[in-house]
Amino acid sequence: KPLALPGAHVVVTGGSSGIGKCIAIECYKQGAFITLVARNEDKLLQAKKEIEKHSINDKQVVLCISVDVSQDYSQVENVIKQAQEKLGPVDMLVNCAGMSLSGKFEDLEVSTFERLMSVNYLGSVYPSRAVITTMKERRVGRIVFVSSQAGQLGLFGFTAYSSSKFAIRGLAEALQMEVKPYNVYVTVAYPPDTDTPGFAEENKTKPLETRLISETVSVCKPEQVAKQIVKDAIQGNFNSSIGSDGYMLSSLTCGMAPVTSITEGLQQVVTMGLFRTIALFYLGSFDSIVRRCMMQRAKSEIADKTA
Ligand SMILES: NC(=O)C1=CN([C@@H]2O[C@H](COP(=O)(O)OP(=O)(O)OC[C@H]3O[C@@H](n4cnc5c(N)ncnc54)[C@H](OP(=O)(O)O)[C@@H]3O)[C@@H](O)[C@H]2O)C=CC1
Ligand SMILES: CCCCCCCCCCCCCCCC(=O)[C@@H](N)CO
Repeated sequence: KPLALPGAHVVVTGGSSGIGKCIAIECYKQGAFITLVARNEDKLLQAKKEIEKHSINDKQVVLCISVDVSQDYSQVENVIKQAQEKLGPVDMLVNCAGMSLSGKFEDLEVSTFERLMSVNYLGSVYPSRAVITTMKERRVGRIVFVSSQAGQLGLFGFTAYSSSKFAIRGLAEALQMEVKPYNVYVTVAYPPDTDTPGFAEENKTKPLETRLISETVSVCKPEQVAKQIVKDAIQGNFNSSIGSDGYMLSSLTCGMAPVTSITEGLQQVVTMGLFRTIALFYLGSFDSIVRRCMMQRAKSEIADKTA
């Protein structure tokens, strides 16, 4: 039942940086053939070199493809075809290309909502749409979506980002129900803040409130997140989370998500009430952070005026 990675073809979008690159390395270490998909060719080549250092046999290949996953479906379909011609049918697709922009609702450009929805959501639909038919025909496959803890709860500053990550969950649940009889398994990962180039970029414009609330959960290493995601994908687990807060959040927000084992279902049933109780305290503390920041700003405005 677990997917055998040795000799498998794994496609990683966003594979040239951060979590995606670490997922590619993790799969390569286990004997997979890799296709990296991202836009910037220099970063792709750099990542390819880094991944190739971890080879376990001399047949392994890392293929690089430069394409924007969010723009044009036929373009994405074409590059996936090219990759399949070179490395065989895709056994596992990891949709990791994505980006984050934060700010108060009224401060975010309308175009930011469009951009995040097209990169984070449509950028996961297109590659998945391009591989699913072959996976169903072969009765083999794994599709991984990288959402976020911010795809499990909405928080200050993430009106555009959270919604694009929530959308992925709906897509994944519906798709899993369709493809399960064909032995194709869908995994949704909900990483916490993770130390990547993308995270550093995001922090340049993050509102104070968002930062303070996010600091409830500590920052993870991308290698650790990648290890967990690959493990869950191989197993065919629908849910992939990290740490005790990740565990609590996933249990609490399980909703109508499919279960992978009886144990998982039982744990959700038993822990739900307790985790909701804990969550209420978190929500209270988030609201007080937001209120404190508002009062602080009002105070410094008055100070500015009198000065
Ligand atoms: N880091 C974090 O704190 C967390 C991240 N996540 C999610 O994990 C994923 C990876 O994040 P992270 O590793 O931090 O990101 P990075 O910014 O470090 O890497 C993003 C990768 O995606 C590629 N990419 C971005 N846009 C596109 C596009 N339109 N078409 C093709 N490729 C694209 C980038 O390459 P290029 O720019 O060359 O195209 C790069 O390879 C994202 O979906 C993010 O939302 C979730 C939770 C926490
Ligand atoms: C029982 C209840 C437990 C509650 C725990 C609550 C924790 C809330 C913290 C949310 C942090 C959001 C991280 C977003 C990361 C991300 O996607 C960006 N870094 C993207 O780059």
